[in-house]
Amino acid sequence: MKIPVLEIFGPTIQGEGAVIGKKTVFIRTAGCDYQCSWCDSAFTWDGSGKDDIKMMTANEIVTELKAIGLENFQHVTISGGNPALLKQLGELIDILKELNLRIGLETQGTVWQDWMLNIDDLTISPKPPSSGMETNYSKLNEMIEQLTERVTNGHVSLKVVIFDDKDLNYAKKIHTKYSSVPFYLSVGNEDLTMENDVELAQKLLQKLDWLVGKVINDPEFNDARVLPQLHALLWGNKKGV
Ligand SMILES: C[S@@+](CC[C@H](N)C(=O)[O-])C[C@H]1O[C@@H](n2cnc3c(N)ncnc32)[C@H](O)[C@@H]1O
Ligand SMILES: Nc1nc2[nH]cc(C(=O)O)c2c(=O)[nH]1
Ligand code: SF4
Ligand SMILES: [Mg+2]
Repeated sequence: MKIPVLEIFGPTIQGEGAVIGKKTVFIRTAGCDYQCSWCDSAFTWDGSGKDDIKMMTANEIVTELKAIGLENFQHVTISGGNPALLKQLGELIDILKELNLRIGLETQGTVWQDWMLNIDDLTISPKPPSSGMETNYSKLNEMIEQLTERVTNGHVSLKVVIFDDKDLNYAKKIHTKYSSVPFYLSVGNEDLTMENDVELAQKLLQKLDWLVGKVINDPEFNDARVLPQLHALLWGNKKGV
């Protein structure tokens, strides 16, 4: 089965979550089971990117990685869309492992795949109320339960994007429910069409300051970490970075 790919880009740095700052190459798959109101990658599911989708075999993807130069990176991040919709990613993940690449993957926690047990840095990012999406807790529970050993070994984290106080309450609920999973709060970017990078960075830093203030003053977040999207601070809303 081929894989619907929208972008392969990098090396860049992972801009979000537990692996922030790590040099990595991104593979972005097409298709999502959600439609978050503030999705910064809506072209993966809203039809606007459909002409750019390439149906690729695992080997064709590896050929592209080799063209980037395997000596230039040791980490690959698979994102989307929701890559967890693609059972066939298992083959690619096996090949990447054989090439001694470390693998990160971003998903929202709605669909389980057995290959998740082979992901080195799995980020599960359940969606808060501002997204307009409804969390299916039975799916999320099931996923986190199947990953118990992976959590123990440091391969899994939770990341909730925050836009407002309601999102913070949601984040608290998630963090409390899954207290053994490393927990990240990530600043939401609401200015997805802003072209002025300096102005955007200023706004995002203000939101980061607001979020840090909330965490500092709330004992329920004593074990949480707060981060901006580092790539948005550096490069604004640019695609493919
Ligand atoms: C584009 S999503 C793709 C992976 C998967 N569908 C998910 O949502 O986890 C990658 C990450 O970007 C985050 N994200 C999307 N839009 C964002 C925005 N406007 N501001 C901050 N983070 C955002 C998501 O929450 C997720 O953690
Ligand atoms: N640099 C960089 N870091 C990221 N972390 C998560 C991303 C994503 O869109 O999944 C992303 C992205 O698109 N670029
Ligand atoms: S789940 Fe991820 S890719 Fe899908 S709409 Fe939400 S942020 Fe975008
Ligand atoms: Mg992104």
